[in-house]
Amino acid sequence: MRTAYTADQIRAAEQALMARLPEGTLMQRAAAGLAAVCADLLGRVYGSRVVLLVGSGDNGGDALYAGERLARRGARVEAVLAGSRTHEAGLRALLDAGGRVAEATAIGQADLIMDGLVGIGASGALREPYARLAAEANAAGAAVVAVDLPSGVDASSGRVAGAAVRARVTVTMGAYKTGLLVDPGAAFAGDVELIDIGLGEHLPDPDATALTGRDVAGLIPRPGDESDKYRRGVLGVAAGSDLFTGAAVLAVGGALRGGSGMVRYAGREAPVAQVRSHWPEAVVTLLDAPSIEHVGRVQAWVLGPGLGTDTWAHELAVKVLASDVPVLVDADGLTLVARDKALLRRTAPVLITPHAGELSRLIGADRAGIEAARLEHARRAAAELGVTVLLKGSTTVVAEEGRPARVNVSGTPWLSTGGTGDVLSGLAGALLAQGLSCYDAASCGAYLHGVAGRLAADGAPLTAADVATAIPGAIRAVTSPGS
Ligand SMILES: NC(=O)C1=CN([C@@H]2O[C@H](COP(=O)(O)OP(=O)(O)OC[C@H]3O[C@@H](n4cnc5c(N)ncnc54)[C@H](OP(=O)(O)O)[C@@H]3O)[C@@H](O)[C@H]2O)[C@@H](O)CC1
Ligand SMILES: Nc1ncnc2c1ncn2[C@@H]1O[C@H](COP(=O)(O)OP(=O)(O)O)[C@@H](O)[C@H]1O
Ligand SMILES: [K+]
Repeated sequence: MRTAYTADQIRAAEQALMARLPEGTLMQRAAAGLAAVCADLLGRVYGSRVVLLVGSGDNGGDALYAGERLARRGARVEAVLAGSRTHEAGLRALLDAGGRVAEATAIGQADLIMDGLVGIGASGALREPYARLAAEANAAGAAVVAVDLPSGVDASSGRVAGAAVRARVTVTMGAYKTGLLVDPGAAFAGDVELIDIGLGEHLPDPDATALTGRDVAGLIPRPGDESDKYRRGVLGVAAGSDLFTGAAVLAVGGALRGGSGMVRYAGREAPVAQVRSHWPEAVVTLLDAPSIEHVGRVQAWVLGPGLGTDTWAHELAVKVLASDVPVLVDADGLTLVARDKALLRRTAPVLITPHAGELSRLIGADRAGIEAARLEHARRAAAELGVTVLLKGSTTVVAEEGRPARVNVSGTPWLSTGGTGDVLSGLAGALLAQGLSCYDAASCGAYLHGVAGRLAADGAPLTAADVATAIPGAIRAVTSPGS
């Protein structure tokens, strides 16, 4: 599991560690790691041109000491000093090694630019001249290496309030910062290399985590000798309407590949006909009235994709949410719940799977604000509504009160096409039906959905149905990697 921390958590851990070490030790460890990554990127260090963008704090200090190491190996290292002050010992070390101070025009000549403008000590949008230097570095065409995090990205949230450095590689010290995992910040970080500076034992519980394939493999159930279709868990799907039949087909398609023993679909005439013809494996009930009385027992429900928002749909939502099993609420189900939040007052767990627009209706925040601060809003929704939240988008965030947020980074932008969310709701619902908690079902579902998206896309457009088809391959990829 990848663990990530806020700036305050990192700072506290660094202070605890620093108290036990000779002064400057951590910065030397950071600089050594940073210089090694830069040397790898350069290929040939001797004779290469390296420009350091140096801010007034220790982030600039890291860059200066790493620059010193590259200068000793024959690189031509120039430091652009941007702050009102400069890490003095670091600058002296660079100059002693043959580096020099230069004007910003050096940026255009660089093979590699090291961004040491600001790190975890930054607050708010980059000020001048930092913002201009960030823009010049982005335009230069050289490999940009961010020190600790790209300047302009908020370490704790991933917010980008103005200009920011767009790095090819970010060399982060001691531990991941949450802002490196969550968009928009994550998109600026490039590949993230973690340098161990010995923080480990001083770190508290993480602020956020990201599951790996191995974690997912350890969490998702596999059938055993004693399994039968009922023991493996039965999922109910209440989705689709006469207007939106496709959502029902896609949600059931995702569900059938998610490993539950059986999928029961319940709906109106048109989606029932479609689901029957697409999925002979599903047990289908045509609803004469908005009731789940004759559907049979299930261990979890998916409620909402394409369901519509009329009185009939509302009545059905009332019945499903009155059941005593976990319910995943998506799409139109979220619109119904946003109108009538009392529906969420139930004893069994609720997992909601909104995109930013749907979340905006649920918590009365604007969409752009949610996209700019995804973690904060997902957490707020989880606390206010008392549910588990899976906020979809370029990075998917799972939030539940009292637990670290889980961030999913397995996906691909090819997933941004109609209907992929319906597939996710079926898949995560199937994991709920198999007994996973909302927190695990959401984060494993998002992970597998992302991998399925990558397998289905393979560098070209995909359809939502392709993603559903690729789910077994995604499960295989995490449970038997390399086979
Ligand atoms: N501690 C350790 O053991 C280790 C720390 N390490 C390294 O230290 C880094 C943290 O260093 P730090 O605390 O000195 O803060 P840092 O991020 O360099 O800059 C803060 C200064 O920038 C300024 N500034 C702020 N906001 C701004 C803005 N929006 N726009 C423009 N300027 C802004 C402001 O100064 P001002 O110019 O206002 O006087 C402020 O004082 C950390 O990320 C890691 O790289 C590693 O070596 C491992 C060991
Ligand atoms: N840029 C992106 N990168 C990765 N995944 C994305 C991106 N944009 C959207 N997605 C994923 O695609 C899916 C879209 O779901 P949703 O918005 O509900 O679409 P629909 O309602 O059409 O099914 C979500 O799983 C989301 O996380
Ligand atoms: K930086």
